Amino acid sequence: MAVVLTAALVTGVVLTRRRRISLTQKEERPRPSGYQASSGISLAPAAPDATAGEAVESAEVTEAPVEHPVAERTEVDGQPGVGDDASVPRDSVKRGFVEVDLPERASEVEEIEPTEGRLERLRGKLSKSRNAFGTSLLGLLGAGDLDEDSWQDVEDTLLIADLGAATTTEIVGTLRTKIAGSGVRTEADAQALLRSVLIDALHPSMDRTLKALPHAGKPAVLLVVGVNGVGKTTTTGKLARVLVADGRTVLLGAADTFRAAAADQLETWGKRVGAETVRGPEGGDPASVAFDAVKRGMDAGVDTVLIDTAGRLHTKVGLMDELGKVKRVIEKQAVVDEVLLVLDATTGQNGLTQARVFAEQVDITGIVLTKLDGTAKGGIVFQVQRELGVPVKLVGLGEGADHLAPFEPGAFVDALLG
Ligand SMILES: Nc1nc2c(ncn2[C@@H]2O[C@H](COP(=O)(O)OP(=O)(O)OP(=O)(O)O)[C@@H](O)[C@H]2O)c(=O)[nH]1
Repeated sequence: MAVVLTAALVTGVVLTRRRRISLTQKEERPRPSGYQASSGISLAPAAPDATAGEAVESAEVTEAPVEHPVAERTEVDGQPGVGDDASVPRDSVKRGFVEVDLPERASEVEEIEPTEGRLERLRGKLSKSRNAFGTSLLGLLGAGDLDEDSWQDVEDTLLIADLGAATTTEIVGTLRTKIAGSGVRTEADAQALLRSVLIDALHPSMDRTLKALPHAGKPAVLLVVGVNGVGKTTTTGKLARVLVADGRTVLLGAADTFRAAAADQLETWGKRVGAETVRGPEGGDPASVAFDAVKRGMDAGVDTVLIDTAGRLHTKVGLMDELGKVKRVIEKQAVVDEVLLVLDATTGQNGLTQARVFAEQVDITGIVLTKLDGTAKGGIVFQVQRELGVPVKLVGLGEGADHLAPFEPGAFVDALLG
C-alpha cells in the first residue's frame, strides 16, 4: 500500500512539473527585417531617393533567369542526386569544360580624392586652431572700441597661436591703423578686416606651384627632407597620390637606408597607386639610391621622381652634409626641381630652428607643414614663411591617405575664422 502511494505521489509531482515546464513560454526572438550579418553589422539598402532608379534596375537583373550554356548541360532538373537517384544517368555524356567569362582584372590602384578644394573639405581638421585663434580674435575685435587691455589680449592670442613676435607686431599694427581709419561696428566688419589682414600676412603672391612636371625630356625630381618623425614618408606617399590622381606617372626613391621599415612603408604607398619604388640595401649609401631612382625614372620615362630621405637631426653635422651630397649626386644627371622641407606644426619654435639649419644645407624651395590637424598653433604657417622666405606649399591635415592639401592663404584664413 505504502509503495503504491509513494509511486502515485512521485508520478503526480513529475506530471505537475512537466506541465509547468511546458507552460513556460518560449522566448520569441524578433525576426530580422532584412539580412543580418553574423558579425553584428547591420546592412541597409542605399538611401532610396538617390539610387531609387538603380535599385529597381538591379532587382530586375537579379530576377532575370541565369543563362547557362544549355547544350553542355548534363543535368536536367537542376536537383542534386546520388547514385541511382541521380536525375542524370551515369552513362550520360559527361559535362565538358564550360567557358566562363572572367571578371575584368580588379585594379589594385585605389580611388584618390580629387585634390581641388581639399583645404575647404578638410577645414574641420583645423578646428583646434580655429577655436584658439579665430573665435577669440573675432570676439575681441567685434566688441567695439578696443582699449589697451583688449589690444594686449589680441596680441597674446596671436602669440599663443604661434605667429611669432614679428608677425604679431605687424598684424596688430595694421589692425590698429585700419580700425582707427574705418571703424569696426559689427562682428562682420571685424571678420572682413581680420580676414584681409591675415591673408596679406601670408603673402598670397608667393609662388606655391609644385614643380613636379617633366621638362626637357626628363622627369621632375623632388627631394623630401626633414627631421625624424615629421611625416616625410607619409607626405611622399600622399604626394604620389596627388600626382597619380592628376594623371602623372611617378617613381619613388627610398633614400632612407637607415630603416628598412621606412623603405617598406614607402613601397606600400607606391603599390597603392601603382608606382614603382627603388630602394637600396639597408645601411647603404642614400646618395646612390637617389641616383639609381632618378636613373630608373629617366629610363622608364616617368613624369616625376619623389625621393624620400632619412630623418636627420639638424644638430648632426655629418647627416646634414650627407643631405647636400644626395642632392649633388642627383644633379649629375637631372635637375632637382623641389626640395620640400617637412615640418611638424606641433613642434612650434623647434620647427623654425630645424628649418634654418636645413636651409643652410640645401636650398629649400617649399615647406610642407604636417599635423596641422593636431595643434591649436596654426599660426606657425605665418612664422615659418616669414623666417625662411619660402612658401608653405602643402599642409598635412591628418593621417588619412588623402589628407594632404595645397596651401591656399584665403581658404586657410577662412578655416581659421570659422
Ligand atoms: N595627424 C597627422 N599625422 C601625420 C600627418 N603626417 C604624418 N603623420 C603621422 O606622423 C607619423 C610619422 O610619419 P612618417 O611619415 O613615418 O615620418 P617620417 O618623417 O618619414 O619619419 P622617419 O622616417 O622616422 O624620419 C605617422 O604616424 C604618420 O601617420 C598629418 O598631417 N597629421
